[in-house]
Amino acid sequence: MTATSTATPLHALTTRRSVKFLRGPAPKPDELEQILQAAMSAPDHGALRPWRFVVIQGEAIGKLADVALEAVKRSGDPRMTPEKEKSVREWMAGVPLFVAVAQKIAHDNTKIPEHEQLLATGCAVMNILNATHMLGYGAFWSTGVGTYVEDVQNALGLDSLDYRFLGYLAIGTPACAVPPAKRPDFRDFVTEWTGPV
Ligand SMILES: Cc1cc2nc3c(=O)[nH]c(=O)nc-3n(C[C@H](O)[C@H](O)[C@H](O)COP(=O)(O)O)c2cc1C
Repeated sequence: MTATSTATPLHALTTRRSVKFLRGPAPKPDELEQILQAAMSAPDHGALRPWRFVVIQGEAIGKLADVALEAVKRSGDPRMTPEKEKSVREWMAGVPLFVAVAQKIAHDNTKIPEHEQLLATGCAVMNILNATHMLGYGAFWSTGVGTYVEDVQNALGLDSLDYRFLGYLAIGTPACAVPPAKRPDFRDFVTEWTGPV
């Protein structure tokens, strides 16, 4: 896979868009290493390194679908209808790589507010999404598939006493052509402060 829409780094940032429907190939092992290494450059107050990632690929994706969907059904979530289960299974079966995301809870930390650690983890994910795009792949952050069902994160080795589970990054090759995303004008979100009112 070659980078296609990333003529300059800034162009890469402004052309990234989420791609939900993916297929193989996934990033090659050396590309996945680059993608995950990019996460390590996230801003991080106190150098707590709160981000954790669990790579799920190959046959493990089917096992994840089984574990997560059974847990969601056990939890009694009425949204998990047979039709929904079928569509989630179909979606997951097409995705060649998932990266589960978690924030490690720093029990002994009294200095850095918890929300700053969450933000650092989000920044690490942003680096993953951008690096994935820069390498010519697609990615999608999802908090479906049992993200908020405790049994699921426990099954992934992310004990809920020690980790806040933040969902999955689906990564692969876009299953179909992806048109550019329409983005808002930054002026609608920015003001300039020139002194006290
Ligand atoms: C933490 C987080 C969780 C998300 N979970 C879902 C999800 O479960 N389902 C969904 O359709 N979109 C979800 N999204 C939104 C998509 O990942 C994506 O950002 C959105 O479709 C907009 O696309 P864009 O990134 O190209 O702007 C989530 C986004 C974030 C930041």
